[in-house]
Order: sequence, then structure tokens, then C-alpha cells
Amino acid sequence: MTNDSPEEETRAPSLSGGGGGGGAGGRGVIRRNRADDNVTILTSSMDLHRAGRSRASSGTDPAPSITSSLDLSASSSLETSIQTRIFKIIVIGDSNVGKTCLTFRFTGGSFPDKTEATIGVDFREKAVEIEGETIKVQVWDTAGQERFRKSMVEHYYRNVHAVVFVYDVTKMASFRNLQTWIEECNGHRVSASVPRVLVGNKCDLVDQIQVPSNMALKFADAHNMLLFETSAKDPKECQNVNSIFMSLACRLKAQKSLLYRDVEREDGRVRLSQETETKSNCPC
Ligand SMILES: Nc1nc2c(ncn2[C@@H]2O[C@H](COP(=O)(O)OP(=O)(O)OP(=O)(O)O)[C@@H](O)[C@H]2O)c(=O)[nH]1
Repeated sequence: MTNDSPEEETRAPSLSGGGGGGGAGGRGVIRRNRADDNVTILTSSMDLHRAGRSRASSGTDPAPSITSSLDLSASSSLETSIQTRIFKIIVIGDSNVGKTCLTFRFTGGSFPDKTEATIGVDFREKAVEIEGETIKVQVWDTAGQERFRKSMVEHYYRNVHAVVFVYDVTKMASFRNLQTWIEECNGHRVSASVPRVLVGNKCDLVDQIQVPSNMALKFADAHNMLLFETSAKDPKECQNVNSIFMSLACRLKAQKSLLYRDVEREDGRVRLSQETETKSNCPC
């Protein structure tokens, strides 16, 4: 998808039941996916684990247990729960651009009073409903500082379904460094079919903006990404922050059946395995 997609409009989405907040906000380059109209945000779980830091540093990839084969006792409630698809979205970019605040805003609907440099990775998850299907959007908030990320990088990119590149509109260096982040991503064999979006954060600091919208849009177009300019801090931008992740979720839902499993009963056990298939019946 490019920024010229006819399916996009230059106004903020209305998410039914989602996120609160309000106005259209944006700075003329916020993209809208029509499917957002069919989206309901059901629940959110903040800081799925801060504890993820310790899990992360031990090298455990939480992204799903459900992707690998699991043996579980069969029950109807279990079957219901295991049918929830999980979309893993990683958020990357320089330190201090606001990755944590953006993920916090999406999963919890608020701006954190205080943040510290992310060490390794934090995971947050939010259940959303898209066209009648409940989907878990699992957001990996990665460390921007090299010293806090180097041992974790492989885990960030493993089985990733979508990538959010973030820069700070008030820091030209963070925009220039995007090329390095893209190269890192490509270097970890992230398929070209994995959707990527570009986010310029901190648009509330209107007097300090260094990265012009047209420059960012050109870069986004050159890399086949949608561009969102927004603010994790400004409550009026809440829906625009939601739309970053929801547009990806809608697109992923349309693309393929991720983390779906064949439920096979073998010897009284339920076997889960990953299946990937192309679906064409989603109007997103
Ligand atoms: N004005 C303004 N400040 C923001 C915004 N988003 C984040 N900040 C501030 O920017 C600083 C860094 O935010 P974080 O979310 O921790 O940045 P990060 O990219 O996760 O940083 P690392 O964890 O080091 O990679 C904090 O002081 C936030 O309060 C925003 O939209 N507007």
C-alpha cells in the first residue's frame, strides 16, 4: 500500500468504542483506513509485563506460545480462547522519540506521567474486535538505546507481523536515523510483505518542529509506508494513535490467517500449529 492508496482519507478514523479522546487532529498526512469503522476496541491490558523485561533478557520469546505446537487438554472454553489471533507489532526508532508513550497511549488510552529508557523490550497487549473477530494486538516496545537492545534484537524481529518506525518531529537526527532502523529491519530478514508504517511523534510541540511533513511523506512514499504524524501526549490525538495500530491490524486481518491453528485432537489432546493463508474476503 502506498500513500496514494484510494482507500485512505486524510482525516482521523472513528473507532467505534475505541480509545476515547477525540478530535480529528493530525497535520494533513494522517491516513485513514476504511476498515477502522468496523473496529471495536474491547479490552486492554497495560504492561502485559514490565516483567517482560526479565523474561526478555532471559531470551524467552513471548510471542506466542501459540505459534509453536502446544499440547493442551481439550475443552470448549479452551477452543474459544485459542482461536484468538495474535498480531505481533514491533515499535522501533531512536531513544526518546516516544515509543513507550505511543504504545502506552494505544493499549491504555493515556499518556504515562513518567517513563524510563526501555531496557530490552516491554510488551503490551490489547484485544480489539475487527468485523466480528476478536484479535489481540501485541505491541513490542523496543529499546532505542543500543546498549539496552543488542542482546534482544533477534527476538524483536522473530515472527513479527508488522513494524512501526518512530521518529521525533522535533529531532531531525531521529528522522535521519530511520534509514539505519530500516536497514536493521531488512537485515533481520523481515519480509517485504510485512506491513510497515512511519510515525512522526510529538506534534504537540508545534514551535519546535524540525522535520517538515513533506520531507517525511517523501521518505514514507519511497519506502512504501503510510505516514502518521501525531502526538502520544495530546489527548486530542488519541484516535490518531489508535489508528496507527488499528490500520495495521485491519491490514493483517485482510492479508492472512496468522497464528491460526489446526485444532487436531490426537489422543485426547489438542494440537496447535501455525497456519498461514491468504484471505481475500476482508474489505479493509
Ligand atoms: N511533548 C511530547 N513529549 C513526548 C511525547 N511522547 C513522548 N514524550 C516524551 O519523550 C520522552 C521519551 O518518551 P519515551 O516514550 O520513553 O521514549 P522511547 O522512544 O520509548 O525511549 P527509549 O525507551 O529510550 O527507546 C519522555 O519524556 C516523554 O514524556 C509527545 O507526543 N509529546
